[in-house]
Amino acid sequence: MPLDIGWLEAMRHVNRSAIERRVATLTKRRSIKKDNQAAWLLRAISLMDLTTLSSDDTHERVRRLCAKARNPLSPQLVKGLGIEDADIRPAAVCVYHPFVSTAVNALKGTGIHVAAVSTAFPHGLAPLETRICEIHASVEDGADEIDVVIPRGLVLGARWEELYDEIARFREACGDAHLKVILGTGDLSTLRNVTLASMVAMMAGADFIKTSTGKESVNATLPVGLAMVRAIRAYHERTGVRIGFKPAGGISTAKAALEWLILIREELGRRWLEPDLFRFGASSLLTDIERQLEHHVTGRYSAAYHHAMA
Ligand SMILES: O=C[C@H](O)COP(=O)(O)O
Repeated sequence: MPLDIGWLEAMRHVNRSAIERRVATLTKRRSIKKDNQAAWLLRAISLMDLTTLSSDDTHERVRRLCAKARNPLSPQLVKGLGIEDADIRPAAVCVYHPFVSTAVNALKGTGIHVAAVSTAFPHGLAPLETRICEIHASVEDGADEIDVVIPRGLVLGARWEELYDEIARFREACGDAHLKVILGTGDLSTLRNVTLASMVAMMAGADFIKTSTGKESVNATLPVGLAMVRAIRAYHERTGVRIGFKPAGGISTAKAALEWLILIREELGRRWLEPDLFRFGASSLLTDIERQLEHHVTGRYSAAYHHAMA
């Protein structure tokens, strides 16, 4: 849709203390019953973009990650949980551009998507044409999801038109690939900025809005998440279009994953708890989920290093 500055003006008032109060209520009073927790953790796996974004990534590491995505749980655990017939796998594997074709080959026939972080991840500070070229290159190599970053300065300077135009160019460059727009919320100073950047990203054609790169000093937090899902709700109410949400960065425990799922269930409803509308971006969450599921089956915890990719 065109950039609607009037709508941004109307969304300017974000009450941080009300948001923080709501988050506190959600995480303290709402819970997932013990018996249901295993099912919710399995759901969390299927909502995951299993990620490696390290400076020392190699093709070998990406192939191992893809093998893990194909079989995220050990055969004993699958048997113990009685889920032999359920196809529990992460929604996508997320990598840097040089590893896209490796991941595409390793995941052939699985239906697991390949996401590439593009546009000069993690800061977005390269010439626009360079960033657009990067998207084209990743799509050409077979990525069907593109996670772009925005230059945070455009938000901090309230340069909404420029931000809109850049994201619209990213949208166009993606073609049929899904576009996830990373806001880098830890750099945006205020929840108002988070809300307005979310609105601009959605207006410009984002399929998903995503909190963080995992490289900011503050990554995905629940108050920021709540501000973003409220923006998604407002966008849906006005346009009828559902935009997805991806919290990412620092989400490494099963407990944290359950809190995020409660937040989404309460604020957006169950329709958003499907992989086409919700993803966790996480590099180490799967290991803790495995440990919790193992505890559910055996009553014992194993050390993280017992799990591949830990
Ligand atoms: O997009 C995903 C993030 O980079 C993952 O961050 P993490 O390594 O803190 O889980």
